[in-house]
Amino acid sequence: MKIIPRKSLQGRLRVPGDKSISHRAAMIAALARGRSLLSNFSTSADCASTLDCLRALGVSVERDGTTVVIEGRGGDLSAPSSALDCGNSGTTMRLLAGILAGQTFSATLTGDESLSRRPMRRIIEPLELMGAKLSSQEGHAPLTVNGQRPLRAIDYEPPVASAQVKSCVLLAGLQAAGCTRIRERVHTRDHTERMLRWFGVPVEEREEGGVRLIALHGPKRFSARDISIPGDISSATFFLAAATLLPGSELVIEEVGLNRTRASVIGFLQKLGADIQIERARVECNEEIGDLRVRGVERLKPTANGANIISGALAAELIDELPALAVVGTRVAGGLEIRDAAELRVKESDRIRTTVENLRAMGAEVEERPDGLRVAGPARLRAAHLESYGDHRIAMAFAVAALTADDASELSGAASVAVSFPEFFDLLEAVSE
Ligand SMILES: O=C(O)C1=C[C@@H](OP(=O)(O)O)[C@@H](O)[C@H](O)C1
Ligand SMILES: C=C(OP(=O)(O)O)C(=O)O
Repeated sequence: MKIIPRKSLQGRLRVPGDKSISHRAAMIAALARGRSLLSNFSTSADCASTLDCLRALGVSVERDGTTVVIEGRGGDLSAPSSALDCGNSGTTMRLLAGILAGQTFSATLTGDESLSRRPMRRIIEPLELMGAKLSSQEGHAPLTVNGQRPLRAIDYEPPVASAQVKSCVLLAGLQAAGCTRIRERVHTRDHTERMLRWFGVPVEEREEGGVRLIALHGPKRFSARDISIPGDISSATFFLAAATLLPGSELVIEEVGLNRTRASVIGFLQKLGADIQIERARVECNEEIGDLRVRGVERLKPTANGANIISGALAAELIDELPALAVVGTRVAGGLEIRDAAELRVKESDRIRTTVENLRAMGAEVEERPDGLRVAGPARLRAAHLESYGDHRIAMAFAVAALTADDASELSGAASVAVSFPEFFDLLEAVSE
């Protein structure tokens, strides 16, 4: 795909429903007793994989655009007749494994080439501690889960900061006898906790010596409930970045999820000097939501010492936004440094490597590190042949970079955007000047 540089972005848009929340809404509704109506469900291929897997587990799922009606089975799914295909979606595989661990049958989860390379020991270990039996290809999919009921409740500190691991254990905890507890040193997105509470499942949370304890008591049955899903802040990030980098832009992104564990990109960009305002902030279905008004700026200059370093807890909060932020970093006075983000290496692509390769192709001065990168700035990017490496977030981050380049760029593998944001290029065209 050819991407031509643009002068500015103007207008209003909505991004699709949040992918993380949509996965959880569908899975938890499938476990509830009765019918739930999900509105503004994500249009992503990843969430379609979740719906297909739930259908294969005997759940009635009706979809009309972004409205999904799920007839929950009250906790008892049925054995699938073939392997469950999770496509490209890590969230589908890791969260479903937690649900399958407490069923009375065995099922196999498969994924595409990228998902089959991603680490699964992080969920195999806690699920086996809970009493399920799992087999894998040396810690990779295909993953067979032999369910056990009831499971044993565990008190578990995940070795990596991962909302998927936390959610997997909490969902298994719904079928475990007693109190399942997760200990988080680095806080991760809390959509599972909020969604379970929305469905009436008490999830306790408290801090103890800098560690967050998250607990639920099982086994637990609960009833269906309708839910409306906010726009995906991770998808909105590409528009926030592009509008910030194109002076003269003014864009309003409506109804975006602003959950504190997800929305750090706003505060971070503001600290770099971006002009972003939150409007009409409110809470819907246990999640904060609001509109984002973003205006382009002439230059990005950190407002405080160290504001252009992403590390520690911030790196975990911004994990899906880092490729786009690395692109923004090329325009920041003093550049941008990303540390403590080794998890990027086990996403849909090795996102440190694929970000560095594309930045270099565009003439940026960038140093690759085991757990991140350092990009020099401010610099103007050159047109280049860019590669998505089959990774949706890399495709969108470098589509944004190409908009700001000195000439037209070529992006291969642009179709991968459908994994999280199928409307991306159409929306970009609609607001580009
Ligand atoms: O729980 C979730 O919905 C997600 C958690 C994160 O992964 P990890 O749990 O592996 O950090 C994130 O990168 C992914 O896009 C979605
Ligand atoms: C890492 C991602 O998703 P998942 O882990 O669900 O494949 C992502 O969407 O960037």
